[in-house]
Amino acid sequence: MASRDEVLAVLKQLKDPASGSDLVSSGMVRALNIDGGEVRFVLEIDPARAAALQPVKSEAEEKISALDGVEKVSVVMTAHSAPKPPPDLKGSKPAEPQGPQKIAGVDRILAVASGKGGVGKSTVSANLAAALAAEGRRVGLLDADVYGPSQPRMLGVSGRPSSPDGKTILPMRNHGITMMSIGLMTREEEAVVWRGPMLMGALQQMLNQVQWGALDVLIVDLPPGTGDVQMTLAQKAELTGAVVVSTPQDIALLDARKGINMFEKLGTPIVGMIENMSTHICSNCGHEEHMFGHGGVAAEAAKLGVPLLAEIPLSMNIRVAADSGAPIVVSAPGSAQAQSFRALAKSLISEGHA
Ligand SMILES: Nc1ncnc2c1ncn2[C@@H]1O[C@H](COP(=O)(O)OP(=O)(O)OP(=O)(O)O)[C@@H](O)[C@H]1O
Repeated sequence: MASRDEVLAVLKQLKDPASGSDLVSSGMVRALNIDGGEVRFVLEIDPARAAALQPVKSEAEEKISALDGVEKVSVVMTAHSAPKPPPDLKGSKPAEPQGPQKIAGVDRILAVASGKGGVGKSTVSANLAAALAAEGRRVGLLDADVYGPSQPRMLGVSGRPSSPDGKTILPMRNHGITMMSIGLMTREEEAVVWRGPMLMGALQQMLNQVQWGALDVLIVDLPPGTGDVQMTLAQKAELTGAVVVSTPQDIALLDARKGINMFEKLGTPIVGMIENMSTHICSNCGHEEHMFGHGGVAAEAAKLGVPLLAEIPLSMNIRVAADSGAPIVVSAPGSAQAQSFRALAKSLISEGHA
């Protein structure tokens, strides 16, 4: 029985007269099969050249037949496989967009997450948005915290967003931030029990039906934990990354770790961690104390291999400002607390995240 290599060696000696390259290198030889004494293969050719290639085919048959152990040679010439016609789209429904999508006009989407509630995720989101606006960035803030939307209060926005055409929703604007909150879509006194599909619908509506306009970055203030909103956001929107806020306390850190794991599973890059309520400086005596410990987030970030982006102090002024509708970055821009948010914004911009 002839070996495959012997047959190929013969075919390599034969040239395609048009290109000058041998039959094997030119890719004409297909489906070579050696079965006992029988050698079979296909010569894939341009049908217009069938007559010109006939002598080459005969020579191949002759030379392979001369090999030891070959009793029969079958060579079939076939045309190039015809290119497939384009799919007929007429009448068929357009395909549902798959996977994460960009929002028209929005360059980056940065999710602000926390594993645990009450660690200051909304405060950080509002101040970060204000600090980015102060750097001249076109910033949007989407308050997706369905369980406790606090951005209307923190940014001093009220009223219901309008929808002049009944299809798109006009966002609100304050402190240089374009904002939309799930809290503005429900009545304040109305307790909303969001169920899966309804919640997903509301989130998608806020991503796609709100006229965000041209934005350098859209910050999404997520609800705490690892639930449907986080999943839907990561699956539907192309996220630049997620920032995880935590206090230095062990329990908050444990939850932050779960949050980071979730984003990693969803394929969302972790931009870094922020330690909030890092250290407390007494407004009376200036004494510094660590109410929730200090440095825990830095250690955790190092352990997880993600950057520590900022350490924000626990300060009454931050809370008072947030409660009054003007984040500290806006109400006391010269304060040390405002400066820590400004530094955070600058570093995110310089890294290309915002
Ligand atoms: N660095 C800080 N110094 C002082 N108070 C703060 C600080 N960060 C947040 N707070 C206060 O802590 C409370 C909870 O903060 P915030 O609402 O931002 O947390 P959250 O993580 O978004 O909470 P939730 O999960 O309930 O939405 C608010 O009253 C806020 O003003």
